[in-house]
Amino acid sequence: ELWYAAYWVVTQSVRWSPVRRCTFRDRLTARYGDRLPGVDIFVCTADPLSEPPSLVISTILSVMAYNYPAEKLSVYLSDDGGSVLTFYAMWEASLFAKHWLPFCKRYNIEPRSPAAYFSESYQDLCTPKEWSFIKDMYDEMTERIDTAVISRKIPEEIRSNHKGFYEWNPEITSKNHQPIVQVLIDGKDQKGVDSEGNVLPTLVYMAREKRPQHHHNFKAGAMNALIRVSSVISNSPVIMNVDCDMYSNNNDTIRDALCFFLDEEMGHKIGFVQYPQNYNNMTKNNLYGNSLHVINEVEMGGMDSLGGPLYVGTGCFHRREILCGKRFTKDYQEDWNGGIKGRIQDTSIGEIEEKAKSLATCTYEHDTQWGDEIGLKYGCPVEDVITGLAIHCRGWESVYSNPTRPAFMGLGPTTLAQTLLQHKRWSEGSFSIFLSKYCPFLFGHGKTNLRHQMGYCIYGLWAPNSLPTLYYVVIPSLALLKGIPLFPKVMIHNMRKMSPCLHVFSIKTNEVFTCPSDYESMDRTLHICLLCEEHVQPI
Ligand SMILES: O=c1ccn([C@@H]2O[C@H](COP(=O)(O)OP(=O)(O)O[C@H]3O[C@H](CO)[C@@H](O)[C@H](O)[C@H]3O)[C@@H](O)[C@H]2O)c(=O)[nH]1
Ligand SMILES: [Mn+2]
Repeated sequence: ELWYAAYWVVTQSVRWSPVRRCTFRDRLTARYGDRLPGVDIFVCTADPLSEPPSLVISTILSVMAYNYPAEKLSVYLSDDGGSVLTFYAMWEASLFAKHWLPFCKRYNIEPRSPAAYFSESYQDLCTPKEWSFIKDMYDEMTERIDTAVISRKIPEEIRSNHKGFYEWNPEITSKNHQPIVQVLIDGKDQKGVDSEGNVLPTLVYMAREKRPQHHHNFKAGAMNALIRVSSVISNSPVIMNVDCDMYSNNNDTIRDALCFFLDEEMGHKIGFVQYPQNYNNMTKNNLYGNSLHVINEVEMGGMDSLGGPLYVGTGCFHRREILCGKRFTKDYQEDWNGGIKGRIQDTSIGEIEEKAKSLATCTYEHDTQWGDEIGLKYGCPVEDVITGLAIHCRGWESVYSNPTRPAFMGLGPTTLAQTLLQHKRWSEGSFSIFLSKYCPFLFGHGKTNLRHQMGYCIYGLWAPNSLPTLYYVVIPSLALLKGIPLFPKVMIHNMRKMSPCLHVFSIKTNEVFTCPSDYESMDRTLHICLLCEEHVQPI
């Protein structure tokens, strides 16, 4: 009970003053018009078997279709599986996008992930003929991709369509291959247009170099490689990242996030804007509590009032500079016009790809600050949380945005086994942060306020919290079964002696009884006090 009392105090830090934010996107458009900044979107995938390429490209297509000027948007996929099957799916997606994007924009459909959109029945925004035309095209594409994944090969005639396929040879495995960077759609190229002649977002496939003797640092390593690769292709000042199983469910999310970054009063303090992780595959009655309701609806909003929510690894917008280690200063001004606009004369896309590959090698980060002061931090299963904490400690704030229509939808665990695995990883990771030099109380000391540090610790203490919980579940039940009283009797009698006005309780009839200290004079026909097992009388 002492533990619970202490943990309660820690949790109250974030429950005291939650905030809920709302944005005015139309005003952003009115004020900034076409002066909005460029945005780079990073999607990570790691394994074509557990993360099917046909689903990965649905996420890709959903973020390509944002309601945002296409020439300012670049989408990057990091494939840690280094799989030609994923590359093939991306190539198919680059062709399908030419029809999907104009379709989405013409009828303003939601959600813009084709898998999610077509899983719902026909919506009468467009004619049934157009709907079936696009749906057939999509179904045929997914069938081709799924067939390739099952047979694990790409048809020969397709290989000749894109030079990228020649990067793969029979010796390549997911753990041993050269860096691969392929620009599938070059938004700055005259030919990068959709079926109606509109510009398409830039689309890039990257598989960083993998060698058995080099540690690859999981998703953080992939994200850092993407930061460098994108810096020579688009170099946009804003970076958004999503996991490949989290599609965009709201086509205005970029504008929503920019409302915070471009805010005249507080925008210059904001390092990142975090969106909740929402899932669309939850079991009936949310059996294992996987919808993260308390975190999404209470705790993240509470953290927001204390200095900012945690960075949880997906559905987050960062400023590039801040992700790269910049410290906050009061006179900080971001140059929103940054980024690579046109193509520097005489540089072909081939040369840019070669340059990008040299940034995605295993040895590039040796003897540099990458993984420590620059980019996402390495060496922890929940690298995103310490990365966010470091950003807060460098003086930046963050913002939690939770619009009514969820910004992202993903696949959460549904079975007990998946849930246990997920929670074990999260609680283990957060506890190891708590015990490391990144313990919020030590690392954040003097840099963030105490309540903010306590907020971070809610998750750090999840793992030790399991012990008293287990005790509470097991011991009282056993005691009840054995008929052993839970509270020592002698204590209650002592307390009775101290206080004249004792146990007040109600029974079924709603009559209130007291158990007076001078029970000698009590009417013996009345009820018995449940706590001290003495007779009581009505008041
Ligand atoms: O070596 C790796 C391992 C994973 N991933 C990608 O990282 C993402 C997250 O991995 P996943 O196995 O799905 O972990 P989850 O537990 O579902 O992820 C949650 O928890 C992680 C740790 O806090 C965060 O990084 C994630 O964003 C958050 O969604 C996925 O897109 C993976 O494809 C890589 O790119 N490379
Ligand atoms: Mn996941």
